[in-house]
Amino acid sequence: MKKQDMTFGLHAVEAVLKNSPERVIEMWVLQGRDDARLTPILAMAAEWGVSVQYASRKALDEKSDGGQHQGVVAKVKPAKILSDNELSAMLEKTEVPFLLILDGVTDPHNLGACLRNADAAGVHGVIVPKDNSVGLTPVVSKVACGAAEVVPLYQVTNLARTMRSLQEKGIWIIGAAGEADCELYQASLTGPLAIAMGAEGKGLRRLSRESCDTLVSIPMAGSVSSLNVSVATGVCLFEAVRQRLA
Ligand SMILES: C[S@@+](CC[C@H](N)C(=O)[O-])C[C@H]1O[C@@H](n2cnc3c(N)ncnc32)[C@H](O)[C@@H]1O
Repeated sequence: MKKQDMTFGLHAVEAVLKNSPERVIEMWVLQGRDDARLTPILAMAAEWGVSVQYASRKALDEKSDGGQHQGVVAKVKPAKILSDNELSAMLEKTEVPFLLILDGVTDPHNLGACLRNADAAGVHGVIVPKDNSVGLTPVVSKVACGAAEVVPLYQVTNLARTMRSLQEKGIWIIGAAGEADCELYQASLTGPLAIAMGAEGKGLRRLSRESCDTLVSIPMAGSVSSLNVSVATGVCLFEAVRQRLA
């Protein structure tokens, strides 16, 4: 079976059991591990009739491909990745959309951290282009600490076209770019909003950048020129949260 079908780590396995138990096929727990943190996970597994086997650390290391499994690994059906149509359906029933666009993030640690930020900030969905982006891999799931199971991820075929259609629906698109003259803290981030972040190396692609209504920068006080994309995502999302709650 593909490694993509393994989820590991306490938060990730707990989240999949809580939010989509039907995806869990079977589970392995570290031999001799019997502690309070595991109790609710085993209880949920029992409730959903998931078979749990005890396994050695070596076996778990292999099943998780050397990932930080914390003594628990689950074989799962792949998470549902949503498409353009499902994005339109979600937007129709969302009064004031708050979205995150990731333009070609390829590092699973970054996507996982962005999903975790997105969940914490209460975004309604994360939009990524179908090509040149990392999918929902086990590492994404582990780093997201459960957020990969609950934050809707929309993979769209043509990001620039999707951005145009968001604008037609009255959603303002703010792009984060280090060289922008307008600082994040000067921008208005209330109302229907999508925040677009660029990829690790290249930043926002030209078409995506041109599809934004405004570009904003996070002021950098030191000598480095940019932040890691997941850190920048957190900064932008939580400035929006601050303004939206004020
Ligand atoms: C590692 S940066 C990419 C750096 C790339 N060399 C560039 O020119 O954009 C990844 C993404 O994080 C966001 N980002 C990082 N630092 C930022 C800053 N100071 N202001 C605004 N966005 C930033 C941007 O969306 C950027 O595309």
